[in-house]
Amino acid sequence: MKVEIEDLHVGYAGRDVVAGVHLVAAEGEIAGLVGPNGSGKSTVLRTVYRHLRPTAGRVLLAGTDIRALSPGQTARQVAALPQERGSDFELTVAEVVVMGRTPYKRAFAGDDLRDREIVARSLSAVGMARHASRRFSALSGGERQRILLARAFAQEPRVLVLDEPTNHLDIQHQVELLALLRAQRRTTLISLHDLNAAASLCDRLHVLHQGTVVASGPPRAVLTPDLLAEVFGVRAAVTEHPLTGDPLIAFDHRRTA
Ligand SMILES: Nc1ncnc2c1ncn2[C@@H]1O[C@H](COP(=O)(O)OP(=O)(O)OP(=O)(O)O)[C@@H](O)[C@H]1O
Repeated sequence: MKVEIEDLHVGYAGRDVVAGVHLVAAEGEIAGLVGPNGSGKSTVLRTVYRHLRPTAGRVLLAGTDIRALSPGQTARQVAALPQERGSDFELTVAEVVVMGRTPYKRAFAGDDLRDREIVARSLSAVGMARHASRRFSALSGGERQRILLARAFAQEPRVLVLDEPTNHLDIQHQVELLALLRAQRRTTLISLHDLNAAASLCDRLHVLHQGTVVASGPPRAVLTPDLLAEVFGVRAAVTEHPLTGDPLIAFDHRRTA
């Protein structure tokens, strides 16, 4: 499902922190949002999953303004892994994941066989199948993250919105997550701080700086040493990954730009 963000203005307590953002994620495309701390990545994503309401501009899902959709209709199309990840659920892992099925249920309906199958499948997709009966609050940060991702998968959305999903994950689980997202071929909006991961995963990158998009395009075209210096304030060489051929950014960890 295509996502279009048109001239988006949005912020907090009457002050816009994102102003005039245009961004398109084509059907099946993985669109990466990158940018320094505070550049507005989470704010844009929160607008797509309707946690925030634009002060101007709009978000279209397959051509329809999300404000024309009911909360249930939105939840059947868009699932999010927000940056605020609760740890206080006194629920089991399976109970957290089955919450992803709520948009498909009538009031007071229980879980049916299909719900249970989808929960099992979503848990195995994130490598947590053996943990279904554990208490969510007793899991590590990375494990909780994978469970919340499983909940988003269980929602069977047409669009996935992931805010820093690799946060807390060890390198193996980061690689597995990226492989899983690539294999899904689902429209995905994802914010990432790891620019090498973004370069390897995303079809297109959108670089945010002070609330606007300053560059958009395929990773190879966008991630130039000049852009890395101007937007991120770092010195870096961009080469080719010897194993994958993806762009590989080698940062100078000794001094800034
Ligand atoms: N809940 C909030 N209330 C008020 N201001 C906020 C809130 N969340 C974010 N902001 C402000 O909005 C601006 C953009 O923040 P946002 O979280 O969208 O940036 P980000 O690019 O996701 O940053 P990071 O990389 O640090 O996660 C920042 O100046 C931030 O301080």
